[in-house]
Amino acid sequence: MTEERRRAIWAIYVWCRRTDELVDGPNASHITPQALDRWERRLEDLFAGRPYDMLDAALSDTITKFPIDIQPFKDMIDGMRTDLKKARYKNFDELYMYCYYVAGTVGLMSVPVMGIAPESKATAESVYGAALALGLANQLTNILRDVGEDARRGRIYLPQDELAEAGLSDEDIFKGVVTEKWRKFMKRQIKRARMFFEEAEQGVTELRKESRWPVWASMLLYRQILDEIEANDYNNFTKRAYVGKAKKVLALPVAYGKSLLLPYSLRNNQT
Ligand SMILES: Nc1ncnc2c1ncn2[C@@H]1O[C@H](COP(=O)(O)OP(=O)(O)OP(=O)(O)O)[C@@H](O)[C@H]1O
Ligand SMILES: CC(C)=CCC/C(C)=C/CC/C(C)=C/CC/C(C)=C/COP(=O)(O)OP(=O)(O)O
Ligand SMILES: [Mn+2]
Repeated sequence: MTEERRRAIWAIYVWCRRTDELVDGPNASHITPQALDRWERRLEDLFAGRPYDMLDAALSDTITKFPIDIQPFKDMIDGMRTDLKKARYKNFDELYMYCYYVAGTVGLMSVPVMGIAPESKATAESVYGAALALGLANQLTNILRDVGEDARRGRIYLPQDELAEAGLSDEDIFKGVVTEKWRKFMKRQIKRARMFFEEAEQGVTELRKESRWPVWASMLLYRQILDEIEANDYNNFTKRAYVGKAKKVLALPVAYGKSLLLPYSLRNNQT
């Protein structure tokens, strides 16, 4: 990306990282809903050009340079409020909402910085939709990779109704034994995550040329985690799915090649 855009994405990353650390970091047990209220007021202040510290200032600066909306930031804080109270998700609708709050929002924050290509004929809605889908796909992948690690912290993000349909219970997840039932359940979850990656693909082509490479690269890298879960024979209880160096390096030229593609909205035989 251009230097200016790179710095802006950095500022957004830092704010999200700090928001996540409030509820997941070493001091999380001291974080109350009031602390999140204060964090939200601080967000409003930095959007009004009154940053509290130098990391806030990086985001204040970003906001003067790019047309970024405060709503996805507020939504992410709301997501953290839910995370403080909620440890189970009844069905995919509930999980979808959680993924929107903690990851779909990141996609929405990023689009104004990355920019839609001036030649693109796509609607802004469709590009934001794709960005949302990429955030969702990443978060679903993250959840599928971290099943064991999350269970050891008492957390199960998987849809309870789908677990029950597969004949699985929370106990099975805490036990962490890969069975035929588990493989079948995981196949369905991986398939859904891949659908969100596919939904995001067209949108990447509509971004400004200079912004496409990093987005393709991160997408290709992150979606390979799903392949690694398969390669581990669905043992995401005790093995962390990990994309090796060689595969990572190979993804970069592939991503570069994809960044040269014509925007989807300019292709004549669209379906
Ligand atoms: N330098 C990086 N470049 C590309 N992707 C990265 C980089 N660092 C981290 N990631 C990806 O972004 C995600 C979020 O990063 P984070 O630092 O939280 O790591 P993590 O391994 O997910 O840790 P945890 O789940 O314990 O918070 C990670 O899952 C990782 O795969
Ligand atoms: C596709 C278009 C048009 C634009 C791109 C829009 C972008 C950049 C979308 C990506 C959004 C993104 C990076 C979401 C992050 C989701 C994610 C995997 C978060 C996981 O972070 P962790 O800190 O590992 O979470 P846990 O702490 O829960 O493990
Ligand atoms: Mn993390």
